[in-house]
Amino acid sequence: MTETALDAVRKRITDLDSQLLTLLSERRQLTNEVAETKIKHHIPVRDIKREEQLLIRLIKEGQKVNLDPHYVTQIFHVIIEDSVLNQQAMLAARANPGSALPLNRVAFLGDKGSYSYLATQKYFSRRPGELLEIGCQSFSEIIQKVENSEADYAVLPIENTSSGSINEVYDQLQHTQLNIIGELTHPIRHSLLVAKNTSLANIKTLYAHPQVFTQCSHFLAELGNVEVKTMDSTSTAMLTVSQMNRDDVAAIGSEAGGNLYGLMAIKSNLANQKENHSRFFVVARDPVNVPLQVPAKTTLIMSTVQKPGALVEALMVLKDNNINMTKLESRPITGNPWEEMFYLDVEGNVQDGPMETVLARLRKMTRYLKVLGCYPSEEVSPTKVAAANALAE
Ligand SMILES: O=C(O)C(=O)C[C@]1(C(=O)O)C=C[C@@H](O)C=C1
Repeated sequence: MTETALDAVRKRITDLDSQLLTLLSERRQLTNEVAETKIKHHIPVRDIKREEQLLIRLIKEGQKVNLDPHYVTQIFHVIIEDSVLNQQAMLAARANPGSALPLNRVAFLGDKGSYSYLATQKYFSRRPGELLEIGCQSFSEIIQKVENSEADYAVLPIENTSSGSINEVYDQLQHTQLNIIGELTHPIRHSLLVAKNTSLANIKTLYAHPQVFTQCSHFLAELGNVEVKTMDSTSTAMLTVSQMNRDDVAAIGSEAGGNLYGLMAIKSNLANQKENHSRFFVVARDPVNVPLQVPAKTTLIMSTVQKPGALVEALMVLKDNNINMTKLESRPITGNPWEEMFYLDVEGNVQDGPMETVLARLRKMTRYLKVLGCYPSEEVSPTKVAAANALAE
């Protein structure tokens, strides 16, 4: 292909990409109209059957024009996820008119480029109002900022698919009056970031947050003689390496974050698990009202009475009321050896009948119960069976 021919094809690709953006924007506009109808007629946001039919049809149509089912499924998962999250944000904003702020002051761990920073940007991109990022050095500082009204929201990492729960955050949530008002899951893709053109063999010192080292333990074990230095956040690690400007030091962080510090990635996908995601809670001083049309989750903590089977009995209350539990975590109670505090995430809305029954019954049978928050569920995975069904036909 000559250079002019290449230019001509690239021009057509550029035009097509612009058309795709226009179509995506039009589609989003239409789903906003759907949301208005749903608000008016009290129809649930999710319609799994419609999503499944839509995916099956698209997979079949895609095959006719040589697009493989996996590709089509991936693209439309992203599109539907965006559609559902936007609609949920619209409904939540309507149900909480007082909560729309012209400026959202958000406290998070680290500085520009940290995973919490990227998660904060993602969550607030769907919300009205400007964003003011307030980087903090510790979880307690983040919580205090919101408690003292120096910030409106806090974004706190709560668990990671590789390293598990972040206990310090759970402990902080137990002792604050703040409420969980949202959740989000953000992919964590660790890369080896350097300031100067170099190779892995030259690296003598590595800087990263301790959670990151845990998540990349297999990669570290293979490294041999490299000194590992823990930093209080990913952004501090990236800033340190950027300032040192040497070819024998590296930080572990996201490529997008590293770019903000002029760092480049010389190796990617360092996490033990390929699917490495972190889940964050968004917390605020006041609880939110989650409309019943939006799938909701409730997070609570409780300690059961000390008798055999007490936890099982408490969990049976959920089963009896058809409430699904998505997470159960136990933490020791300081000062009370052998006693445990349980953290639960359940699919349900505190304003809905079955959840009200569950909470009333649990309050009677536990020693302590606190609802940390009820918030729209952001675990939106359009049905995965659609692709399989379409292919099987
Ligand atoms: O058709 C609807 O009800 C929509 O809200 C639109 C849409 C989509 O984006 O296609 C989104 C969410 C529903 O679960 C189903 C489909």
